Amino acid sequence: MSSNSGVGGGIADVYGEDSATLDQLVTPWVTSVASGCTLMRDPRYNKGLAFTDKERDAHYLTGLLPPVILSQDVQERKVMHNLRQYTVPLQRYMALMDLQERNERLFYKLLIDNVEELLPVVYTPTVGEACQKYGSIFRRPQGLYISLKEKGKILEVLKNWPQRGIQVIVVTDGERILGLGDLGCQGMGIPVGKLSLYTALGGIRPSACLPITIDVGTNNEKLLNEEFYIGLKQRRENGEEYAEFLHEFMCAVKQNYGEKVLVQFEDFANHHAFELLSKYSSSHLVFNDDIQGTASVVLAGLIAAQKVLGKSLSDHTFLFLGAGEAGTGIAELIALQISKETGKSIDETRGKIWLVDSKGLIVSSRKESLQHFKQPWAHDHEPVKELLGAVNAIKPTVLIGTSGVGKTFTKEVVEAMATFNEKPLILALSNPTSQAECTAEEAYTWTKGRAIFASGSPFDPVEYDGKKFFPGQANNCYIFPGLGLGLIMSGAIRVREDMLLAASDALASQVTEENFAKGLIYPPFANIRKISANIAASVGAKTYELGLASNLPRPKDLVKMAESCMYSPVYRNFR
Ligand SMILES: O=C([O-])CC(=O)C(=O)O
Ligand SMILES: [Mg+2]
Repeated sequence: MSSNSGVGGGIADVYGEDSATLDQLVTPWVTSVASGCTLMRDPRYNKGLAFTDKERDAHYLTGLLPPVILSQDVQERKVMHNLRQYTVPLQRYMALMDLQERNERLFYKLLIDNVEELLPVVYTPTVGEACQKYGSIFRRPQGLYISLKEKGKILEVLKNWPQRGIQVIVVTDGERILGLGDLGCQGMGIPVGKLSLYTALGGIRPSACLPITIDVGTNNEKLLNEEFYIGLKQRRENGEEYAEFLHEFMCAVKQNYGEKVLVQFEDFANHHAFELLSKYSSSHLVFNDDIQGTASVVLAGLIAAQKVLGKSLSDHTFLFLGAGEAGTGIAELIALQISKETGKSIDETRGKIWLVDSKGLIVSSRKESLQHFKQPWAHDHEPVKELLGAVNAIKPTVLIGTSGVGKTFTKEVVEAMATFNEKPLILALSNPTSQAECTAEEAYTWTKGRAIFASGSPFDPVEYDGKKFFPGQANNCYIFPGLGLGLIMSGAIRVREDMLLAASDALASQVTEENFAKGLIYPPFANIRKISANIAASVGAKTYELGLASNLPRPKDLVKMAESCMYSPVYRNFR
């Protein structure tokens, strides 16, 4: 794609229709007014029984609906009632996806008004199971599939997507879906789920969201042999071939949607995640949710926890189990924050942060054989093979699990944390629930109610010794919707670490005394839209300060600005 090819991209002539030469193909777009069945079958406009008489009359719907007219509130109560009849989480997931396909505004109204109840259905943990069984439960496609078969024509595939003004893309290649491993093309559930949170939690218009799954094959033998698998039945393409394919994708995205479309990399395997982020962060508006979003949410929890513990960040010693995207991403952001707070160099602040991977504590003697993203964490220490040994040797005040392997914070490990900490901070971040390093109940019981605990997937409150404990959910969904909104409303063209720090600060500052009193280091999700607006404002302010904002002049009140651009799922009236 040479710059003088005539397919211009950019803002004015996004689809190259004006500048295309005669031998270049353009798409014959048309627009028309929907009515009758067509209107009812369009999830963006369908209101079901809520169409008024006037609308039924004007849009040729009379007779196609029974006479009753219901309000959106009544519809909401009805669907919630029906959902609650399902006891199997996957059935709730399927019912919600059907609703999204049938009546988008009702779907988002439900999600916004019942966020604490429905988050575990459209998101972790249920979305994990949905991805594992995606082939069997597949009814109608969601999102855009770009497989190796489309090599050389990715731009054309992007043009097949019906919506034009895309602002956020969440893309995965399915190689590391949550802590469940390689689910290939069936990873699509993740971008779809993440983007429904962009809308429900961050207020981005649904039509501006584009979920994409890149299918370069899968190494999951079970899926390769499965009758209902939806992806390419071949092993993963890697190396040069993979890099070229992803490069074509990244170029096509910029060409089709311009400079300001946000691309969120999600659930790529370590090797590709770090590479893609460093390769494209200087030319595209990109961030990696698993490296940077998770880092920002954990840092927020740690900043908030200072109030409960009466300690500053630099007083802590951190130990991670898991040295992949999440582990090293969090570690880097903590080191950066401490460096900003204390004026010490990053090299120095890294010294109190230790990581354990599958081979044991990361120490200097292992440096030669370590992948590059682990090397900064190889400190001087004798080798230690097991987590328990590392805990006893390092005596961390904060223990963070990011390995994607469940049940690894054993009774011995958690009890050890409780022997040298009055209030051990324990974060079991791996998703979904089956991969959590320990449960909330285990954390509270094994520390005799002294732990401050948060997890990536939700746990119910726990009763221990007559007292109720409320576990927090340290999940990147606190961050990415607000971060995305802040980037979009300011017209950001690049993501910088300072914006992640701004997001962490904004989130931490919204934990109230009442939350702290319950042992929480995160605010409840019930207020998430307000929280997202504050995060967006804080990220937006940093974007302007760094000179990376293109929506000028800078609005005075960024919180107001954020709130005013948030999507509302309330039905619109049709003329
Ligand atoms: O999706 C989630 O719940 C958090 C996340 O990014 C992951 O576990 O990969
Ligand atoms: Mg993820």
